[in-house]
Amino acid sequence: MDQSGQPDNLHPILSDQVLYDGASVPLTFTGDGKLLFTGQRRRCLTVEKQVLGFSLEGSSIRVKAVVEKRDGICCFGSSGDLIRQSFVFEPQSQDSLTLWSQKLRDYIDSLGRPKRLLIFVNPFGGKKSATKIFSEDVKPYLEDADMHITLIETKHQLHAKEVAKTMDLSKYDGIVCVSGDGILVEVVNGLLEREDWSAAIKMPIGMIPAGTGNGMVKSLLHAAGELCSASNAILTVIRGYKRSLDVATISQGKTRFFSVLMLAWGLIADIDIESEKYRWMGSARIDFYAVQRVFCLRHYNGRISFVPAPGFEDCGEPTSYHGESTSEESQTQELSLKTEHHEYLGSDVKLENMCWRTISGPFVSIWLHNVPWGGEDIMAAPNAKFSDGYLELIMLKDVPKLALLSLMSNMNDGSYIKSPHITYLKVKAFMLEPGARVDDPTKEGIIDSDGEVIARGNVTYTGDQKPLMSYNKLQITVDQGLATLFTPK
Ligand SMILES: Nc1ncnc2c1ncn2[C@@H]1O[C@H](COP(=O)(O)OP(=O)(O)OP(=O)(O)O)[C@@H](O)[C@H]1O
Repeated sequence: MDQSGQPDNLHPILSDQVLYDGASVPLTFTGDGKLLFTGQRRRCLTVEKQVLGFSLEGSSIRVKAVVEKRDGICCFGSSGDLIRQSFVFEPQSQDSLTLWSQKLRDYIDSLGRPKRLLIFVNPFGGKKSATKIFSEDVKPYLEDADMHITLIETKHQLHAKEVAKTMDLSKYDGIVCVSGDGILVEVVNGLLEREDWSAAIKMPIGMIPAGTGNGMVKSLLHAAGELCSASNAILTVIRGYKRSLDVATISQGKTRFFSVLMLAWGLIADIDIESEKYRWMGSARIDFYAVQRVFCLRHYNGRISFVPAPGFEDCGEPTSYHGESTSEESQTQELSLKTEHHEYLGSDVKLENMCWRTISGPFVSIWLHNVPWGGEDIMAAPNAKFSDGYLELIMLKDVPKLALLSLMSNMNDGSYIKSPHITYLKVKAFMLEPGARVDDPTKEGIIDSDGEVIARGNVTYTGDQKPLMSYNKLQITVDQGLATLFTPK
């Protein structure tokens, strides 16, 4: 407060008479980062949220901003439809123009926004529209923000992972994926396979929805009350706010896969992966195949074990850790692995010292989720938090077919978890021992993580690649807040 009782941040940094829209009007830049001016009515731009950048044009300054489509400008609402709009002001002198430019530059620089981005565009993701989304809905915002960009169109599977693994990190302030979740997962895996993984994984990653599964960006924007659109997503990147994200390590022996979204076994994995054969149907393939699977419901033998979060200790039966041997020999092996390779090896939490619980099958579905949304219209884990260090476990054992259909139709708002057939809890660590189908022991299942088949047993689906892991016991640990994402505030 000053002597007049006004908070310091409301004092004008700069106040001037400028030409705007052919009239001489007062323009004020306040200490709390607002540009106030009067055109046909009084107007206010919040620089942090609305101003993308500015440029000097002769004796004028062009301020490039986003405003609500509804009424052109004024009170800024976060969930409204936003459009780009620029405002041209002409100060009375060259000195005044220089001062305006300096003050705006200093303020925008103080916001810590990214300036240099590496952008992956997957032309084959989703409806194959990522290139169009980038040029029409993303690039204009980046140009307004005067962002320096390096564009890479992914040419094949794992291309983004290869780049993330070898890129010169010092050249960028962030990585952006114009794609579905698949490219994000590749980038995270690439960064964690680097020798300098602990610094690399701090590189902020932004997501622009352009795939079939856009669960991560939907989770981020929905949490802020914003629509899942390319323009809201790129504004998130430009504004540069960051948040941390849990990373799960799925391991089987020395093989590891780093997951940021989910792991599924049983019904959800079967629908997700086997429906690929109906890809020509577009997104309807999922619903179409889900109905088929519900009517010919599969039950899988197997066992899950987990370390429950506080409050969920009553689920299952107590058991001791029965994962990878912690004998001296295996500790020596792990130590030599650590010295030979320097990539991330997963959380170093001591699993054998934790309180494990276990549940035996048969199971219809086992689903582990890291963030609330599995896709733009699947709220898989409504209570999931980005960086609480836990995964949500959604388990389905026996369930009547009609009840299953009904709960599956309530997946778009997360209310399905209230079904008495669903067991929903939070876990710190998890172990899956997948078995064969109850009705036909010669047939086994699929383990899907983040849209990748990481293991498959004896199943009809063959895919075009050998899975990373075998259809055997695997374990999952969570490293709290390991990765960094661009996020709406
Ligand atoms: N040029 C390419 N040709 C074929 N596949 C590619 C290409 N570039 C990337 N990919 C692969 O496409 C997969 C899916 O990518 P993306 O994340 O954009 O979409 P998605 O929504 O997850 O999946 P999809 O649309 O395929 O269901 C990734 O695993 C990636 O390796």
